[in-house]
Amino acid sequence: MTRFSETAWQSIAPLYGKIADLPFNRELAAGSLSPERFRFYILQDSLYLAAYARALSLAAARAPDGEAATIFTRSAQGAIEVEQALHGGILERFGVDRPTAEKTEASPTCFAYTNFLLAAAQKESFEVLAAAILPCFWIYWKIGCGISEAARPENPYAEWIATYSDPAFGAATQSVVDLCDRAALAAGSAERARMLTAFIQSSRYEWMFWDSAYRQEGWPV
Ligand SMILES: Cc1ncc(CO)c(N)n1
Repeated sequence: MTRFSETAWQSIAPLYGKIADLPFNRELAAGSLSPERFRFYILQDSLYLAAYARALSLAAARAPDGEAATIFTRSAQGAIEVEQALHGGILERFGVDRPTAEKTEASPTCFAYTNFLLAAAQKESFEVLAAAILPCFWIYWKIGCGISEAARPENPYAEWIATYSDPAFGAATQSVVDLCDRAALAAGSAERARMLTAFIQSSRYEWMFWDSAYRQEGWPV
């Protein structure tokens, strides 16, 4: 049987191409992205990472074995550390103080994506939850590596680029790919189909997250 991860990646290949081609990511790689847009992104991403870390902890709590529990526990800790370290430093450097950061409200896209993940953590099977989480790793790893190859060392966003092209992040990504493949092997075809739907849905939200940051999306009312 074809590995779940292979089927899943094939099903989002055109969408991945669109993500890599987004103005946000092309300008990030070129170093020409406006600081306002990056600041908006980092503020929204802090909110995202806090919710994402909760979804990862819930995945750890629901994991069928110690190996899966360890992967998600470590990932939850990693998400919190990125949120605190990278975001703490970057926000300051881009001129955002703590009170401003704390007042920031989630954009419609950030709100929808985080609630999608947290809803999956509460009401979907562990397998579907893992598949919903997978694009958060996999797409960031691929985008991080792609941008890292294209970017020059003096790129103003080098720290962000280094975080997501770090081989340790690659290893974490691979462990979640393998975990999803194992989960899919044990799942029936209906469950596999639900996993694929969740994987695609998160991937669409990844596109929307970068697009919404570029547009500095707010609530229409
Ligand atoms: C929106 C989003 N998806 C994935 C990651 C990777 O952790 C991130 N930092 N932000």
